[in-house]
Amino acid sequence: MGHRQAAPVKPAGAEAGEAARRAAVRTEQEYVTRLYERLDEERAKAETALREGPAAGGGGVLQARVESAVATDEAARRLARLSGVEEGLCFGRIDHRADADGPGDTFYIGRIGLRDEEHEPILIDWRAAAARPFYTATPGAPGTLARRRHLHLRHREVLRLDDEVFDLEGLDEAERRGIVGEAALLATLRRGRTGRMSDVVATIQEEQDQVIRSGLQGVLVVQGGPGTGKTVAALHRAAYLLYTHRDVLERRGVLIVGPNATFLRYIEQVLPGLGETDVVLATVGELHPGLKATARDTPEVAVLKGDRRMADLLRAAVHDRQRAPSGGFRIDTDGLTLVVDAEKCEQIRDRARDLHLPHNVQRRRFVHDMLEALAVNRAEQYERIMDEPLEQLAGPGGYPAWLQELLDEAEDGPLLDETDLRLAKEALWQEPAVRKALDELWPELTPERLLTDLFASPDALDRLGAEAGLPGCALLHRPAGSPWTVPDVPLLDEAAELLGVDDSAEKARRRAADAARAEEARYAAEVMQSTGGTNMIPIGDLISASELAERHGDGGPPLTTAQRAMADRQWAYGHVIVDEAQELSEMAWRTVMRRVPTRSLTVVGDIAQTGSAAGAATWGQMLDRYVPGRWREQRLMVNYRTPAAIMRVASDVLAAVAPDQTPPEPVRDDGPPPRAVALPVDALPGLVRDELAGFGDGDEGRLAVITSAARHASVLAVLPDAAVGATPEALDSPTVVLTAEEAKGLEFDSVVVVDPAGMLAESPKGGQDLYVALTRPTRRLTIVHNNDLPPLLSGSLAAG
Ligand SMILES: Nc1ncnc2c1ncn2[C@@H]1O[C@H](COP(=O)(O)OP(=O)(O)OP(=O)(O)O)[C@@H](O)[C@H]1O
Repeated sequence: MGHRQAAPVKPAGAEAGEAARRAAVRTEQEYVTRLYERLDEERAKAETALREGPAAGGGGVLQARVESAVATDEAARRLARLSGVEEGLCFGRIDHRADADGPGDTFYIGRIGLRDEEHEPILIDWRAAAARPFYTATPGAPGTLARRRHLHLRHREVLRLDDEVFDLEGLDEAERRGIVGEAALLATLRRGRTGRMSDVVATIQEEQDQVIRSGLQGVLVVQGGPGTGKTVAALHRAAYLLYTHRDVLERRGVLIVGPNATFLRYIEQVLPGLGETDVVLATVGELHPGLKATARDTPEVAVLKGDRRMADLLRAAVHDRQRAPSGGFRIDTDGLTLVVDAEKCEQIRDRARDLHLPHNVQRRRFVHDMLEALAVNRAEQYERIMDEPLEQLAGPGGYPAWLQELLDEAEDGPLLDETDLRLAKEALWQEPAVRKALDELWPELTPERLLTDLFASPDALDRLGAEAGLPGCALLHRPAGSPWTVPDVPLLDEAAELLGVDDSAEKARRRAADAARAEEARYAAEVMQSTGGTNMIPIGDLISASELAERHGDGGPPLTTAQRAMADRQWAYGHVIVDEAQELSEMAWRTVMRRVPTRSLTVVGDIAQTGSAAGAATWGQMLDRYVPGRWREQRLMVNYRTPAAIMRVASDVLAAVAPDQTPPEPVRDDGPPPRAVALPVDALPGLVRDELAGFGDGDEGRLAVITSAARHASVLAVLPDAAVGATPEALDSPTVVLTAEEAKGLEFDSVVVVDPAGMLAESPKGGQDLYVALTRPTRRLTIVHNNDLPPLLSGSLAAG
């Protein structure tokens, strides 16, 4: 996209224009004031509802409890939404053209929808269909719009208006091609960044709008270079989907998977601002409930653990724990040696396996059959012993007739009747030695136990790796008790799937609870019907009746969809969004796909930025297995972050790293030219001081020093006051030292890249790290080298 002209309105005379402008601001101020008054009223109502609970009524204790839960839930949600929209409540207005039926409608667009006392809409939620023309109209294709207006507010005051007039006669072709809201967009982009991402509802661009409003079903891949707004588009899409498909998504929830905890906190600032509270944010390291893995593996180990053949290896590892001893099973108990021969052991093991259930569930069958075999063996042995004294009664002609008769009768019946057998099995199971021996044959396993044992055994790794066709698994060897790494998490999840939990007792308890709950649900449904909806959030959409009963049935505090989903490994989300998706390994994709059986996903990333050696080379490599030929791709081509001169330097690196990728077109062309300086590391503090001073007084600028791993320690040593690493605090400090991997997805006003030659050498595929580092600045880029500036960079730097 070229740098196109906007279509400003040109007043006839400067003075007349100024007066008209002031009058327009006054009129809009009156409207905006009314909107804020309405917002205040709505807030007061929600606060009162939250404080006082529902009005007392008849209907008994249970109904009162359910009623109160409904009202509290609703009021808390509404209050959260209403509090998140104070800044920039209304940011746009669209005027439809007049037609034969009369004057065109005017709509004000804002962060939420509001209605007046008569229930008439006075503010349209940006996600509603009626707001769409605000984002999609262009001078070339205005649809039914006559004008789009951007309102710039500071707190509750209207500062400025930007108009694009679409039906003004006499606009020439060049003017018509102006991009959507360019003036408003550029004003937003040139603002200093605070280190935190904010929402962009006022300036969403058309290509982003297509991503945001794309249908819920199927897999949407959003491929875009750095700074194209993939992350903001993904977040706004989450908000849009929750708004548009509230019925499904508030019950099932939306999961957003992102690359690291800091990054997630970064975006957590945005979602509540968009009015959403029921979204689960998680890193890959957090996808296994109860775990927050952050430790890293070496690239070689990460590649192995990310390989989909690990699933076969784990299956083999589970099988390996289901043993049928080749010499048969023997155990001493009660003065007897009980025996199950090898053939029988094998038969019992295979019969349990043939159930095709998870290991821990199959185990019940295995233990049951083994106990039975032992009980029968014990009975047989007892019988033989009992038979011995009888033999003394036998004469040369055999047993006396009366005895023979009794013996024949006993022979016809089973050795043990059902009760005998059950009692015998129970008695055996009570014996610690029996239990221990059976546990060794088919242990009850947790995912953690399975992996810990596997990684601690070089022999098992070697043998099972070969079985799974995955060579080199000896590399995975590590002592028991080592911390869990991020690439372990998909393996734990896979193991959990293979092992299962024997939850038969829990299921029985739940069945009983369900029966009781059905009764409560009936009350809840009644309450909902009598409470009805509100003008903002139809209450029936918030939670279903049975869900409500479930939340409150145990008397505990109500759980949100997000909380319930997070605690449940088998939760099926309504939609999953994966950001920086190029970093996910094949095994991580298996974990993600398990969370969304409906395959309703948004996959956001940039193949050219893949830093993980286990990550994606193409989208098809990761997705075709799950949705062959059924994923759709949308490309974002405009870079909103990095000014053109800096992008030229980055583009040279991209041409070397991923020649088939087109660099995004920068929309900005401001800021100082990027520079390269030959400087020893101990001169960095001076450079950093100068850069910070360059932000000027009171400016909320942020600076990142992004260094090669090789120089990391020496950079830290000379910048003791800088924040280190991608921690949440680091985002708030003026200066932070990061590696390229840590800087992924983040942006800073000024970036100092240290040791580009080292970064080039360290990237697994030769340059992704450098490309990531160079595309982080919104204003200034300085490259620090040791007289070894890679030739790749010198071309555009000299030109700049
Ligand atoms: N329509 C828009 N209006 C205003 N700002 C925007 C818009 N789109 C993107 N931006 C800004 O551009 C910057 C880059 O956006 P974002 O971080 O989402 O890009 P990205 O594609 O995820 O980049 P990367 O691949 O580098 O992680 C952010 O500061 C964002 O707020």
